[in-house]
Amino acid sequence: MAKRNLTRRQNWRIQKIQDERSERAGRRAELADEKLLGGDLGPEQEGLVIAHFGVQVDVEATQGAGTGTVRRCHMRANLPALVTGDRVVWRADNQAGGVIVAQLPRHSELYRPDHRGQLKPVAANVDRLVIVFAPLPTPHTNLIDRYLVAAEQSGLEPLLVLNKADLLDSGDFAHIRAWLDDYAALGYQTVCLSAGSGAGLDGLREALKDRISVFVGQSGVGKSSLINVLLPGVDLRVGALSEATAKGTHTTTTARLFHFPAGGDLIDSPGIREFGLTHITRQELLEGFIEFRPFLGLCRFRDCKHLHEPGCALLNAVDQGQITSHRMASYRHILATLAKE
Ligand SMILES: Nc1nc2c(ncn2[C@@H]2O[C@H](COP(=O)(O)OP(=O)(O)OP(=O)(O)O)[C@@H](O)[C@H]2O)c(=O)[nH]1
Ligand SMILES: [Zn+2]
Repeated sequence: MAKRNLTRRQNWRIQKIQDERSERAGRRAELADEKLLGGDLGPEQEGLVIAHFGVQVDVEATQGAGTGTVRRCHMRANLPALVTGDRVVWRADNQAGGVIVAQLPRHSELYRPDHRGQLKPVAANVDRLVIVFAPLPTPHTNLIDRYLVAAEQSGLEPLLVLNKADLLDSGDFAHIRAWLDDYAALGYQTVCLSAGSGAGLDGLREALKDRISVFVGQSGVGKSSLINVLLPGVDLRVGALSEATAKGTHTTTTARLFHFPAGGDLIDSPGIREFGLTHITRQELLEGFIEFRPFLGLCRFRDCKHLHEPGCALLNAVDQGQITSHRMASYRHILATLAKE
């Protein structure tokens, strides 16, 4: 956001709102601590954060008789900030709520910049980045590669989904199908399907089992259509509404965790769908192209930019057919955008 000169009065109001907010958060944390001391609580048990509302979170029980039930929980003071996907230890109160006692270790974190440009975790324990593309709108391959870099950087396993397979025969789309095969040749898991006709969806359902996934991809590729087919009966309009609000007011929208009936979970929010488009370093970019890795560090010059230097191991690999010129061009294109950022 551009820097603005705020009047003293505006500054005072912002400070006042922030003070009120932290006071409310403090009072809630006190309440949680009082409850803990009060002794009206059930035994400690494990749960999963499925949504996040400021200082309260919805926790789904993952243990015992109540497994699958959801309670709105307060957080004990001095707990780190929790996000959707966090595994926690919590205790039920004697009404419909509970108190979070501890956060369990995360195995992955998804970060996004907040409106001040600071990176904040928005989801935890995500396993899979589902990168959706389609014959139409025409895919930007650089974008797919950028998502792949983000997946490698965050330790997520990518899944490439070519949607709208029903269109593949109708136009000149042989190259789109070939892209999918090229990514498969690199070792990435791929699925070709149609959210519209339902063809190939079982392959996707299988790939989503036993994992927490997030869906990304350019506008119009069919992410909502796919999610609606995979989650029948779940109303995603909540997300759409908050997105409209978010544009006007910078309200951060909560990420939600949904269970696929066939197994596996989805974490989704308008913000999460933009994951992967934040800043990356040159080194992260290089390492994010998995087939480049065996050649890194082998160039004649230590500061080789892999553009046209003699003795460049990457350019040699392109000549030998070990790296496609397509991916090399994509790397250069993304590198050029980094320089401008
Ligand atoms: N032919 C065909 N059209 C599809 C298929 N899946 C989705 N569409 C159409 O593609 C358009 C975009 O679908 P959405 O699900 O809204 O796409 P999205 O990725 O969620 O788009 P954003 O919300 O803008 O990010 C809609 O008109 C869908 O009907 C498919 O398998 N085949
Ligand atoms: Zn080089």
